Amino acid sequence: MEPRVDPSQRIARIASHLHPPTSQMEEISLLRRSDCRAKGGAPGFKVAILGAAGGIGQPLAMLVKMNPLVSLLHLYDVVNTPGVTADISHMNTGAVVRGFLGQPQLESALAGMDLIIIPAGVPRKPGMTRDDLFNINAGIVRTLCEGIAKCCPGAIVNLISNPVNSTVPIAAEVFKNAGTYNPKRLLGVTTLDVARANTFVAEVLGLDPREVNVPVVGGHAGVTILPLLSQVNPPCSFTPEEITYLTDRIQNGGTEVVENFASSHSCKDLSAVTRGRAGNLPARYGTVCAGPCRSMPVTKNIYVSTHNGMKYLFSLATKYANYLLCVFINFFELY
Ligand SMILES: NC(=O)c1ccc[n+]([C@@H]2O[C@H](COP(=O)([O-])OP(=O)(O)OC[C@H]3O[C@@H](n4cnc5c(N)ncnc54)[C@H](O)[C@@H]3O)[C@@H](O)[C@H]2O)c1
Ligand SMILES: O=C(O)C[C@H](O)C(=O)O
Repeated sequence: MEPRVDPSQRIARIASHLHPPTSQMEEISLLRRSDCRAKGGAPGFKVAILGAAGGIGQPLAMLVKMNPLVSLLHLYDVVNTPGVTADISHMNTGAVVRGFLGQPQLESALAGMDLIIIPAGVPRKPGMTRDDLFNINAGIVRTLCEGIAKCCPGAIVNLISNPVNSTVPIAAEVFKNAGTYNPKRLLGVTTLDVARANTFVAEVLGLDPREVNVPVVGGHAGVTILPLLSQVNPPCSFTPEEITYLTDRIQNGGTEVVENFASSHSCKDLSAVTRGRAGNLPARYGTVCAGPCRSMPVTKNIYVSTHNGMKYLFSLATKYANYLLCVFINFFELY
C-alpha cells in the first residue's frame, strides 16, 4: 500500500513550475534520475536549454520533450519561462520538465545536467550579419558558460547563439580559464547548413531531400560554410552554373530567411527541427569545433570534429572544393 501523501503537498509539487521564483521550485529542480523514474520518465539524459523562451528555444523544448532518451528537461530564460514550462510540461511524454527564471536560478538550472543547449541571445534583423550580434551575444554566452564551468563542468555544450564562429571560441576560453575545457564536449551548431544543402541539392537534382546527403564542413557564416558538392550521396555531378548557384544559396541560406522577415528573426523551425530530431541528420557535419583554425594544415584531406575528437573524412576531389577550402582558411587567417 502506498504511503498517504497530503493532497495539498502533491498539488503544490505538480504545479511548482507555475511559480518559478519560489524556493520550492529550485528544490524540485534538483531531481535525481531515480526521482524522474518515479514520475514516469525513463532513465536518460538530463538536458538544459538556456534561452528556452525564444524562437529557437520553444520549438526545441517541444522536440526535446518528445525525445525518449531524455529524462529531465530544464528550461532557463530571463523572461517567460513559467508559461513555456507550463505548456511544455503538459506534453504526455516521459521527460520531467522544470522551469528557471533569471540569473539567480541559473545555477539550479545547470546542476547535474548532461547536455546544455544554448540559443540565448539576440537574432539578427534584415541588413545585419551574424557578426553584428557579437557585442550582445558574446557577453550572454560568457556568463552562461561561467555557470556551466561551475555547476556541470562535464556536460556537453551545444552553442546555437550567433555568431557561432565566435561564440564557440568564447566558450572555449571561459572553460580553459576554469580548467574544465574539453574540446570533445563543446560544439557549435551548424546542422542547418547540412539541412539546407540537402534540400537545395535535391531540388536541383529532382530527388527527395531525405535521400540526399551533402557534407558541409567549416563554420556557420558566409564563406566559412563549405559544402562539399563533389562528395554528395547519391553520387552525382553538377554543371559549373549549378555549383555556383548551390554554393551561394547554401552559404547565404540564413540571410535568405532573415531578409524575408520584416523584423528580428532567425530560422526557428528548421533549426529546432534539426536539433530536436538529433540523429536523423549526420551530426558529424553539423558542428563547429573550437580548434585552432590558424594551424589547420592546407591539405587535400578533410577532417571534422566529432564527439570523439577530430576524424579523417575524405580527400577533396575537385578544384572548386579546394578553392572554397582556401577561401575558408584565408578567412580564418585574417580573423
Ligand atoms: N546556429 C544556428 O544554426 C542558429 C539558428 C537559428 C538561430 N540562431 C541564433 O540563435 C539565437 C537565438 O535566436 P532566436 O530566434 O531564438 O531569438 P529570440 O530573440 O526569439 O530568443 C532568444 C531568447 O534568449 C533569451 N535570452 C536573452 N538573454 C539571455 C540570457 N542572458 N540568459 C538566458 N536567456 C537569454 C531571450 O529572453 C529570448 O527568449 C540568435 O543569436 C540566432 O542568431 C542560430
Ligand atoms: O542566419 C541567421 O541569423 C540564423 C541562423 O544562423 C541561420 O543560419 O538561419
